[in-house]
Amino acid sequence: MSPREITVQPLTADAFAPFGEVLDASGAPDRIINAGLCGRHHDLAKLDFGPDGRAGISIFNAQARSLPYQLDLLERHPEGSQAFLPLTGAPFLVIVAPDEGDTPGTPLAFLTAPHQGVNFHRGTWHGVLTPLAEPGLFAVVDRIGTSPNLDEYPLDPPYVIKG
Ligand SMILES: NC(=O)N[C@@H](O)C(=O)O
Ligand code: NI
Repeated sequence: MSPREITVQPLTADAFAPFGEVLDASGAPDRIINAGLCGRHHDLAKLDFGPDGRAGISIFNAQARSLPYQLDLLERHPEGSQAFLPLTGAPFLVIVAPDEGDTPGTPLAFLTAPHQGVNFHRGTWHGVLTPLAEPGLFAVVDRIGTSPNLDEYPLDPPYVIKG
């Protein structure tokens, strides 16, 4: 059976809208602050940590992957959103999939532009943080809580994501 292949596409707000928000400094800032020395791109993401959770900021130091990339797992966080904010200018891989009857449909793979981040809405099927260059340093804003917040879905056969 030929591997299920997916070709990456550029990350755009419209294409990503069903899954979450793209976080970047594109366009004019919403506010000019700090004595005119700073543009604020204000309130860009729909953050959601549920009634029993709270917001947390963590730093991920993830190993870089390369294309073609074998995607063998999707996951989702039913109790909260999750944002990946790169701490370098390197593009990274963002993988999402529509929900089809409580299981993921065909994934989509996006390549970020430098300094673009993403926020996955609560329950969005996604691939784990996938840097394409070292260091894979990211700030991650997601739910901190005591109740479970992870559904995993192994992909067999896996998908192969191509550049
Ligand atoms: N497990 C964890 O903290 N990270 C994952 O949710 C991920 O999407 O990388
Ligand atoms: Ni996640």
